[in-house]
Amino acid sequence: MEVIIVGSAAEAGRIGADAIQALYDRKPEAVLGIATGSSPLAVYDELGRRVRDGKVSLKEAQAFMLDEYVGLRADHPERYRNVIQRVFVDQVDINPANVHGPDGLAEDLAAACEDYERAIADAGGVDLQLLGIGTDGHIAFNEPGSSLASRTRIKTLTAQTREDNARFFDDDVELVPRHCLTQGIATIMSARHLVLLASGRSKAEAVHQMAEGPISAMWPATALQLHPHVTVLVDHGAASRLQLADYYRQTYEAKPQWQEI
Ligand SMILES: N[C@@H]1[C@@H](O)[C@H](O)[C@@H](COP(=O)(O)O)O[C@@H]1O
Repeated sequence: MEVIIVGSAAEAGRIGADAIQALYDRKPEAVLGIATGSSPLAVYDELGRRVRDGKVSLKEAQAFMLDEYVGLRADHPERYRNVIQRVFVDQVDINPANVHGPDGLAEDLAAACEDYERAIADAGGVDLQLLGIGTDGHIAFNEPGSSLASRTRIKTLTAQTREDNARFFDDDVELVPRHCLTQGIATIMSARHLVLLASGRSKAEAVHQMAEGPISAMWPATALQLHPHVTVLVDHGAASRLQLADYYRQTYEAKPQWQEI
């Protein structure tokens, strides 16, 4: 796991966009894993600028979302498919038909989860997966206690996650759905490169556990320690509990020019 401590969201956005641009330079039809939440926004903004400037194109790309609320009506602004439309699809040149998410409105939710796993596999798997992290260490919506071998399935959100996300629902926790469909930890681990972003002190404990704690379903993001290619972009607040922060800084400063993230 490579931990890079950045000075600003814009710097994280540049490094994340560099990785995506390098991917599309060598593989125009690459599959991008996209995440909701505030953490990846700087990457989407930077990527959008580069697409508008003609430096990179996602015309042939496929994209797969991590998760979706169950039961939010199709035109609800906080439905993740609609959020992704605003923050990502509208900024780049991807074909909207190539952007996929689990169907939180399906009558048969279990079948929708199986269909989603199959669609990811049929597309050849995810090349680069963007991730955020919850204050309780969740990735996508894999809450504490999630099986580290899990695949896409229905999950019940914790009280903490519903409170964290109430800000998107008029600060009314009762309006936050109780259930979601989410890629499992094993689904996420199947992606070839994971790029996780986190900012602010509220994420510091989760980031410390993820990078330096024992692997445990109590902190689902700790599973990433078993992945061979993970890049973590954290600001000073999110890095504030890292025991090896000085070492991560020295490593990044000494990184050979030729080595991509
Ligand atoms: N399902 C999403 C996660 O994918 C995201 O990582 C998390 C953190 O969001 P933020 O980046 O806004 O802190 O929020 C939600 O729970």
